[in-house]
Amino acid sequence: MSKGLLIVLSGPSGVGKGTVCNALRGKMDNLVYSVSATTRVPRIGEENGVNYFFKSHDEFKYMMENEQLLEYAEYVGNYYGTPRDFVEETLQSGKDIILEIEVQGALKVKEKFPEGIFIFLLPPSLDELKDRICGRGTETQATIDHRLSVAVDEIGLVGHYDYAVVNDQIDEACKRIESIVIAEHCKVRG
Ligand SMILES: Nc1nc2c(ncn2[C@@H]2O[C@H](COP(=O)(O)OP(=O)(O)O)[C@@H](O)[C@H]2O)c(=O)[nH]1
Ligand SMILES: Nc1ncnc2c1ncn2[C@@H]1O[C@H](COP(=O)(O)OP(=O)(O)O)[C@@H](O)[C@H]1O
Repeated sequence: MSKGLLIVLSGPSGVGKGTVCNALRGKMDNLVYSVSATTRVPRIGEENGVNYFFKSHDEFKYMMENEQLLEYAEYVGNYYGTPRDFVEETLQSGKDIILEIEVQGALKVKEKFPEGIFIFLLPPSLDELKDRICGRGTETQATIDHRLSVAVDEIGLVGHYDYAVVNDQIDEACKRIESIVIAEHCKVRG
């Protein structure tokens, strides 16, 4: 059996990564979502083990020091990391896995998995990004401002990615990502 594809989806806070990933989960049978560990406090409605594995700083440090994380990064005051075993086991089983992670982590994954597919989700405009992150209502004004200033730097790194997908309409963005994955499965690899 051939190994699955490792897909990385990045994009600024509020662009719609979580929304698009949820929509893809219902459409792509062979696609598994990597659940990250984080020290961030859960938002209302988020479930441990579904959205994230919510960890204390000590628990996260233990995972870091015991090489349980494929990559990790600090983002706007919290740590986020990808549990390694789950990614490797999923790929071995022939399923595709999608990692929804920020840019520093994505670049570390690229060093380890240069064959991965790196997709950057872009907002239609910075004003629309601001409206989405404010409209979600999960962050304080200070956190929104911090995330928006990070967003500008993140968007500047789009050149490190293989594909850029604008999330104008959720269905359209999903279709583009599905098409990328289908094409990558058809690719002749050396
Ligand atoms: N490097 C890395 N980044 C992650 C991981 N999990 C989530 N992130 C990213 O961390 C950033 C903040 O995530 P979150 O607090 O959920 O905010 P959101 O992007 O506004 O939904 C986002 O860019 C996520 O994609 C991970 O395991 N590793
Ligand atoms: N294509 C879209 N058009 C309009 N609103 C969207 C779109 N995609 C996502 N949203 C909304 O934007 C907000 C941020 O989306 P979310 O998935 O939480 O972003 P992220 O995970 O990238 O931080 C949510 O309120 C979501 O419903």
